[in-house]
Amino acid sequence: MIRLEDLGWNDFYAEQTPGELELVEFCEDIEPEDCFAARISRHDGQQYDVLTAGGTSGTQFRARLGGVLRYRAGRPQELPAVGDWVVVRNDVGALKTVMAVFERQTCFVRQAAGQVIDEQVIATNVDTVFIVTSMNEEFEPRRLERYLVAVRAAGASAVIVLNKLDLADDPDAYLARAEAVADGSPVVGLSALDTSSRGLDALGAWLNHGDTIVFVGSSGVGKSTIVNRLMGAEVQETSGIREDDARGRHTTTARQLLLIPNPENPGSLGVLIDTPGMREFQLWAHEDEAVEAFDDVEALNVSCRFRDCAHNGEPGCAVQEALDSGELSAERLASWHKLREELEIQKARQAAVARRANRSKSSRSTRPSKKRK
Ligand SMILES: Nc1nc2c(ncn2[C@@H]2O[C@H](COP(=O)(O)OP(=O)(O)OP(=O)(O)O)[C@@H](O)[C@H]2O)c(=O)[nH]1
Ligand SMILES: [Zn+2]
Repeated sequence: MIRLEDLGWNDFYAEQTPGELELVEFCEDIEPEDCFAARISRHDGQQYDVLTAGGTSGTQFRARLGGVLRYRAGRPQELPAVGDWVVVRNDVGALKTVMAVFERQTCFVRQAAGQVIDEQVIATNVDTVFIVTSMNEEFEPRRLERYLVAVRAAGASAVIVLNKLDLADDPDAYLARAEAVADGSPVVGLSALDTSSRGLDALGAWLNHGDTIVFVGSSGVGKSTIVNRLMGAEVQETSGIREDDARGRHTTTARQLLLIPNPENPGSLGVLIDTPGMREFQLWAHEDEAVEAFDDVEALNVSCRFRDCAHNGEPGCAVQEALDSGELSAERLASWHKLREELEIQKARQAAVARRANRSKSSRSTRPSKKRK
């Protein structure tokens, strides 16, 4: 029988009375006994799947957003996301109502590049992020550093997983290079294809009961293979299998929050979050995103006479020429300037977060941990 604690519930949430709930009780005359706590396991369009206690893998309901919550959320970031603990009203019928969101312990946001920069919440209340890379050409310490910064910014801890150990002539060299940038985060080498105990068991050390984990990393490094092996079943979409049926509808409604057994201790369960957003986490290299979103402006950029042209009236400016010819609109150029500016701010903010994380690391390790036994 699954309990809330198995799904990641702990004192941090138990001690909260979400503010919205007080308001809801007040204006909608709700009794707390009409509500239950649940975790958002999936979000699609206007509706959510929520997971709560009961059964062998939790009890799942469909739910919609309550009106008060919808109108009270000032910013989209305040709306529930996968991983959130929420208060659900036990409405009669299949569709329940999400009344309030518990304060988040950790939060992954993505800066969505576009006309306006906005933060998008990808997943919340994640304890440990397994940053997966492989012992081959894909290995890139700079990328690891970027992941580590983002994991710290989210408030989670990182474990670096060097997969495909079977392919490496000198695994220790990879481990050493990863450790050089790991900044104290554990580094573990393994082969997801290795069926002996030297394989995935190594991950068990960071899969405490009730912990919420995610796997991130570039395409092809072996995330699905690792997850499938841990689950002991093919739960992930494997590449090549289409989700759409002939009518173009999704035939699989894969859950984005799964209970995952610990390979070292089968009685112990972790909670795995696997949203498409977390999968594309590598796009957090904001610089790359900007270049992609504004590839037309960036292409002109390289044609300017001066390499460091700011496109503000410099002679020989290809951007100015494109403006004059009508090839580029003034609005688009203004958005590009704005984006560049915000990227600078973002970079400075990330650096500050990284510095702060470094400084507080020693104090963090001595603080009593919140829910370990
Ligand atoms: N040699 C070797 N191959 C592996 C290992 N782990 C995974 N692979 C192979 O690498 C390929 C990609 O693995 P996936 O698990 O699909 O990679 P992924 O990270 O989930 O990729 P995306 O779903 O695109 O994000 C598959 O052919 C796996 O069989 C390993 O430890 N050693
Ligand atoms: Zn220019």
